[in-house]
Amino acid sequence: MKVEVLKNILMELGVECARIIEEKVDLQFLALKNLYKNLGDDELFIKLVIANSIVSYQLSAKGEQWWLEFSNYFSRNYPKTTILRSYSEFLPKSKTNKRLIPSKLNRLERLEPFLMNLTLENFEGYYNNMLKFRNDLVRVMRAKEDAKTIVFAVKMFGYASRIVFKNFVPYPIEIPIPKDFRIENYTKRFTSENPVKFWERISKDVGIPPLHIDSILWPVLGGEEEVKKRLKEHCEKAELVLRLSSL
Ligand SMILES: Nc1nc2[nH]c(O)nc2c(=O)[nH]1
Repeated sequence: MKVEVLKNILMELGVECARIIEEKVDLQFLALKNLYKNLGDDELFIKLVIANSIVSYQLSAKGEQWWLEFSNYFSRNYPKTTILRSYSEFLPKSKTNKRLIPSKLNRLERLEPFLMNLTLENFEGYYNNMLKFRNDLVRVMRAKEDAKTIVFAVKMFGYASRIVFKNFVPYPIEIPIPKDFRIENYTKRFTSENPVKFWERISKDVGIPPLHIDSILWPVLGGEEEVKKRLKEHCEKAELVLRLSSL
């Protein structure tokens, strides 16, 4: 059965392979590393990554292109005042995130007071307790626990913290997969069940947290040649990952 093949491949890949894909293959991680190097401000870097995740929906291009645009923009335009002000200049000029700008700015207005009170030390605490980070974000944003932008913000916060604190903390098993277009469509190949529920079960069966399953699937499902090239270069189990994408 197809679901059994999926589970067997995921078990063979494990969190170790997810980590390689995150750090060496996912173009979003590379975009973050580029911004980190150019910005030279650890605390602001993490805040920008969280803010950017919160407005990462209804994109006008692939997610990879949006994160590259974000990285290039803030590498050249250091936020001089508030994050909200910076985005009210950035979003109207963006080529890859053009829709629903007023709603996205409203979300940042809600987020900014929370971010303003956080130091690098607080972020280190949150990195070691990403469930608390998710729960605090849910409260501040008045969102659902499994809302796409919330769980996605945890994923990107994990990437940013890994770059800043230079250690790997696995994502908590309790945090669901971000239900975007790619994941929703891929899930339909296996079930008509709610994708969040489906991946929650698969995650428990194979012992890989849903956010790491997302990291294995999401880059390769985007169909970018650069991703396939990097996968073959860095991951010795590349063929298994490609098999997953064609199930
Ligand atoms: N499930 C995911 N959705 C995403 N959207 C976006 O811009 N990046 C991602 C991602 O990594 N996973």
